[in-house]
Amino acid sequence: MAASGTHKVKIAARLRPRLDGEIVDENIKVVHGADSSAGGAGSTISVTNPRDLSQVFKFPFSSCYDENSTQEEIFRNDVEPLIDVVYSGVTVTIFAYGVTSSGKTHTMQGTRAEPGVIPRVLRTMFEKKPRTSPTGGVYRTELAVSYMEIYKDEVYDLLVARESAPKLPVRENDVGMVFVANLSSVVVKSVEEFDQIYSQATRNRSTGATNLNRASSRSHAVLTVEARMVDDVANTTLTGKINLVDLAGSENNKQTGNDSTRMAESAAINKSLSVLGQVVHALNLGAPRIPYRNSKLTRILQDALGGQSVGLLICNLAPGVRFRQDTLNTLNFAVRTKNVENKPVVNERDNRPQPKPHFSAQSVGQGPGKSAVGLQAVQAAAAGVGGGVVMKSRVSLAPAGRMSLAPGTRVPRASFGGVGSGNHYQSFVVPGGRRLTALHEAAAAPSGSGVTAEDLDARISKAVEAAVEVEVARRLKEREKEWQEEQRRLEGVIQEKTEEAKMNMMKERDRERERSMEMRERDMDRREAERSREDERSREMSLPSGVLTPLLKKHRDLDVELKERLVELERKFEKGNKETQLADVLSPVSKKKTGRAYVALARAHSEKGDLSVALDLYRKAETYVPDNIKLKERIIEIEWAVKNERPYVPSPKPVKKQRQRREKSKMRSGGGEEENAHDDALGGMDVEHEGGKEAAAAGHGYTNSSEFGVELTNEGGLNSSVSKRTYDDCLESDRVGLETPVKKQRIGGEEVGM
Ligand SMILES: Nc1ncnc2c1ncn2[C@@H]1O[C@H](COP(=O)(O)OP(=O)(O)OP(=O)(O)O)[C@@H](O)[C@H]1O
Repeated sequence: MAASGTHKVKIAARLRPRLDGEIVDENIKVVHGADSSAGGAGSTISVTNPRDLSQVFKFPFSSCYDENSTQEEIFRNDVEPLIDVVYSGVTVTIFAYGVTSSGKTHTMQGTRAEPGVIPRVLRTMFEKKPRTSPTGGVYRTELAVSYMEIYKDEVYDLLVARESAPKLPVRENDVGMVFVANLSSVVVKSVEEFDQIYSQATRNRSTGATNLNRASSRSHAVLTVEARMVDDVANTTLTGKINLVDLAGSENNKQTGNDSTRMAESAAINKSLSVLGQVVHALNLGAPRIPYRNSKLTRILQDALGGQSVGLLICNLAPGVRFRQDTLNTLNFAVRTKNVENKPVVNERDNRPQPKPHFSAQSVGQGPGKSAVGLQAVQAAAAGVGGGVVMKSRVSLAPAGRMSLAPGTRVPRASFGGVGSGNHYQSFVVPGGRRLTALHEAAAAPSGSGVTAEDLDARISKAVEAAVEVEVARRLKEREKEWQEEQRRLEGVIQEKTEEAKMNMMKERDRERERSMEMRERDMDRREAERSREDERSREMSLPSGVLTPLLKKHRDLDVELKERLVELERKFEKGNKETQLADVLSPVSKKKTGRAYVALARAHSEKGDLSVALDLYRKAETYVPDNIKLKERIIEIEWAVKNERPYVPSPKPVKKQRQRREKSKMRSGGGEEENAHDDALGGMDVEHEGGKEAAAAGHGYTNSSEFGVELTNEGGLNSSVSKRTYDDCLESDRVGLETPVKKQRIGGEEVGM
């Protein structure tokens, strides 16, 4: 043990005999190897494959016990050798594992007639109590017992009356050692004393009847026997422990027929066993984090699984096809556990008083006496004194103990001796093997005789500081790694959430699109429906074609006419615009001349019957003499004639005036016929031929101030013949039903029909 450094958990499988009422079959068997003795090497447990009965699963273990094996055989083969390990200062853990009613309690506790592992261990420990130390010193050896149960994931002290047993907290001390606070530990001086305490404590344990077991354990029970070996000469204490664990069985509630209370217990049992399986699995994988903290059971068993104790797992199996699946589960767990490696260490401390602590042990919560032990060992080693040799050889068993920032606190507290010091459950406490060794070596290396106390202190301080630095660096690295892992995890979560949000957005967008499409379709449908309704309505409201056709025709005609008018207006406007522009820049005299010229031209065309051209020319003339009333009338008359395709007869000149003019003309030149021919039918409007001279208006008796010789100025009335003609014409038009222009002229505030 001392030389190996690591120790794998040992497995022993035990198949219990058939109970009354159980059917015997060959589905689960123990097959012995060459060594046919009980628990002999080469044995296997064979289980038929539930899916293919022709196949058999074989599980080889170093110890396989069949239904005929005895308590004595198991104890002698697998348990008794471990007593020596305990007495060498190492912690040993034996736990019974299996489905409910597979015989765990029978194996661990047994009966009066067939005592199990626990009473046998105690008896043997008393028998084997060491009297002398390996170095020849005398030992005072004490055995102390503590007993607890984990019921529904709460810890209770079985050594106190059930009614007054409080829930006990599981704690970790400053160097990471797990213990159950306030758990009582009782020193036992004889087997009889133990039997008495134990039988009382067993009665305190939670049991209940199920379909499979009349006295089924409803809790995990852990009995610890601590052997404390004090060497008064060497002033050392060697502490070995054995933890004897009777686990509650995993349960299938269908088979157990559990009621609601049993179900709650069963859930807690199954959960803690499942965590136990996870711990073993994680250890097998070499996972960075082992989920010890997920249940009280695994927290307490931490040291037995991947810790610093020596382990033995007894797998209890029940026979028959009924338990075949449970048996396979148990054996699978055993196979995994078989690979778990522990690193046992010897637990010994130097009891000599600490001469001079170099850093505050108080600050880490332990008294100076206890915390100083580690330093004392280092100091002793550095000084080359005898005690250091013992320590060195002992602690070298632990190749990889946990590091601590407080090396002085690595030696466990004593759990013996009643209330003051023995009030803590210390089953899994381990000394700081590697740490201690490192310090020891660091401090001891340069030492030699003649070293002063100050030198020694300085060296130790230096060594401690170096170790602390290393430890700090390691922890920082660990923390950074954890932080990075956390970051990665958070990033993963963020990414996941972002993806989720994106997906949701896309889904929302799709939904929105679908909604708008639906709305559009609905809108189209609605419009379509409206259109159909409209059509329907118009069909219903439509008049008979005999009525509608003339109306529509009239409407169409009006439409065409309106359009034509508009075109005409536009054309006029355009032309007018050009003429207007020209008219704007001419002098009044030039305007008059131009106007006259247009009138003459227009008249010529009019006489030829070319009314459109004449009309055009009159209009042009109008732009130059916009205030000429006669001209306006003329335009209206011709427009009317053009529009109605009627002949246009220019109104004759008043006879009197014509005659007067002729006479005047004769008087002037004796031959003014030509000029008379050009006399304006507008009623005295004098015009010149194109390029000709303006007629001398004065000679006609018109005032110069009246442009174009407006008759109104001379005669104070209208040219009756013109008016008459136009009026007749209007009447004529009325007779034929055509629209006639009604000419009205406001003259001197008097409206006169023309
Ligand atoms: N090797 C054996 N020889 C004779 N009887 C046995 C043996 N193993 C178990 N039994 C009997 O089988 C029954 C169930 O055993 P036990 O109570 O030990 O099972 P268990 O695994 O502890 O069950 P639970 O998990 O429900 O507490 C008991 O009546 C016990 O006496």
